[in-house]
Amino acid sequence: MENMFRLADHEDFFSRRCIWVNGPVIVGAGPSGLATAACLRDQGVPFAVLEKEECIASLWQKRTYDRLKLHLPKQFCQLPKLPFPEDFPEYPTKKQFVEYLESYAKNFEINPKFNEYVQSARYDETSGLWRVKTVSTSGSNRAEVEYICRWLVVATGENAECVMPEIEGLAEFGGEVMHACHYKSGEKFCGKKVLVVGCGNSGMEVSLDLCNYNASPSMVVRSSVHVLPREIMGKSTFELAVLLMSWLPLWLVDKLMLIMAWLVLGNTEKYGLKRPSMGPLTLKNTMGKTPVLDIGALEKIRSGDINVVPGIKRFSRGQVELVNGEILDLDSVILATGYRSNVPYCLQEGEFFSKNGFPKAPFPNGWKGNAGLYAVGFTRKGLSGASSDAIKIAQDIGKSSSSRRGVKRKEHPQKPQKGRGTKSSKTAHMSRSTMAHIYLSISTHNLESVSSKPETAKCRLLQQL
Ligand SMILES: Cc1cc2nc3c(=O)[nH]c(=O)nc-3n(C[C@H](O)[C@H](O)[C@H](O)COP(=O)(O)OP(=O)(O)OC[C@H]3O[C@@H](n4cnc5c(N)ncnc54)[C@H](O)[C@@H]3O)c2cc1C
Ligand SMILES: NC(=O)C1=CN([C@@H]2O[C@H](COP(=O)(O)OP(=O)(O)OC[C@H]3O[C@@H](n4cnc5c(N)ncnc54)[C@H](OP(=O)(O)O)[C@@H]3O)[C@@H](O)[C@H]2O)C=CC1
Ligand SMILES: O=C(O)C(=O)Cc1c[nH]c2ccccc12
Repeated sequence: MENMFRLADHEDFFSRRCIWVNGPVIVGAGPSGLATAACLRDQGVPFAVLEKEECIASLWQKRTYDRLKLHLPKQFCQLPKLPFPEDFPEYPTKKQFVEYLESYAKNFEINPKFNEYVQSARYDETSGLWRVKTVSTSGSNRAEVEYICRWLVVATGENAECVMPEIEGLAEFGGEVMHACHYKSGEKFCGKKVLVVGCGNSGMEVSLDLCNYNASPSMVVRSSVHVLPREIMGKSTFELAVLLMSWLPLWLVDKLMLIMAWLVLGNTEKYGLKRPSMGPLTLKNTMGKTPVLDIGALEKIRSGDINVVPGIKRFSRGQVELVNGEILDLDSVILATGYRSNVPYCLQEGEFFSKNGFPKAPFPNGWKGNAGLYAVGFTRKGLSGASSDAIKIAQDIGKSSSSRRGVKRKEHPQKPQKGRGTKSSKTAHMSRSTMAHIYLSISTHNLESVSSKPETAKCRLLQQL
């Protein structure tokens, strides 16, 4: 039977449903959120996953181009406790990766609450609980819900928002301007002159895709970039770097990487691709800037099919003026200018996360904050970083939840049995101290609303999940 209380909230009691989650709330159903949920399921800890879109892995399903493939070998991209199918290629396609994530969610019985945009999350000192407010992103009516929980896992990703730079004259340009996250394929750009702004992995791969559809891309390189071959003599460059890093200091691995890149690719600076003064892995570790793992763009740059240009001075109608004074006629502009975290917009907290929406503590310490707050997938180490966070978070929550409940954790088999997860989580009980906390905060807010008629309740406290 559902354990139902009336809960009053001092400000918006009449407009919002309140839902008690007997475990952590995970914000985001991308790879990070799914990995954390799977590890929690394995520990027998109930949870709720809130996702603003109507599907899992929205970045992969809705904000990436058709021909995208993972650019690290598959063993570095699989999530905990369920490897990729054996017949997957070394670099799975986006479709295969999404299929894997779908089966991952199914396997661990992860059923996110879709169309729930977390607009704010804050810790309530009085009750010692997190208050997570969502607004429904489906339909026209603005349904708001408040989730109340003991633990909050932020899994909204490093790529939650597109960076749209303000460039002089862009509003007057007149042609199509889109961020790389809306680019699907070069098909509609056939025969068109396209300016690709940015030369990270997105800028390079979008430029390559445009070439493959007989468009004419010019790619803006305003500062510098490390281009490495994806493979060196048939071996993954990334894998080689990981191997070397277990024996050698980072600076030396960087030097070796650059020598190998030079042997395979030649001097890339003569094509306008100046290298940063910091080595590629040091730059990734300290600034989060990912080196380009080349899958063919460099060949197109060499052949002149991709025209490398310096920074932008200003746009005007159908044209761009570059910092060297050159003027290009253009049909379209694709902003491959990167992404940012959205944590500052939805989390009311200033201790653990810094202003840029990443945890203040660098890897490997950025996964755990105070008062039951966790972050997964902010390591700037791609999917393997997310997996390592997820394992640690689930272990930590598992420990504190079993000690609060006074139970010994049971080992669970890898594959959940049918119905097991949902059943156990539905019947999981709240600790007495948590109940007391909630009851206290309810009674201090509005005792009147704790009525005996559940069907007329404006705000419900459900012991669910
Ligand atoms: C084009 C591209 C290719 C990449 N390729 C690789 C690769 O090959 N290998 C690798 O290791 N890494 C790669 N990465 C790095 C990337 O960060 C990971 O692949 C991965 O998607 C990160 O997972 P995540 O769950 O942390 O974030 P995301 O995948 O971004 O998922 C976050 C989820 O949270 C949801 N969300 C956000 N805000 C809210 C909110 N307020 N309320 C509710 N829900 C919210 C989003 O809708 C989304 O579904 C790539 C990144 C990009 C952009
Ligand atoms: N196949 C794959 O797996 C792929 C993976 N990815 C990953 O996705 C993540 C995001 O990559 P990406 O989207 O390329 O973003 P990045 O942040 O890596 O790159 C952004 C680029 O835009 C440039 N830029 C930003 N603002 C401006 C401006 N106003 N004028 C000119 N240039 C500008 C930056 O230049 P500057 O350096 O000077 O700031 C940089 O070159 C990375 O981790 C990447 O590895 C992306 C695509 C494919
Ligand atoms: O693709 C990404 O964005 C990643 O973060 C994957 C990644 C982690 N460490 C790296 C080092 C070099 C190239 C890619 C990565």
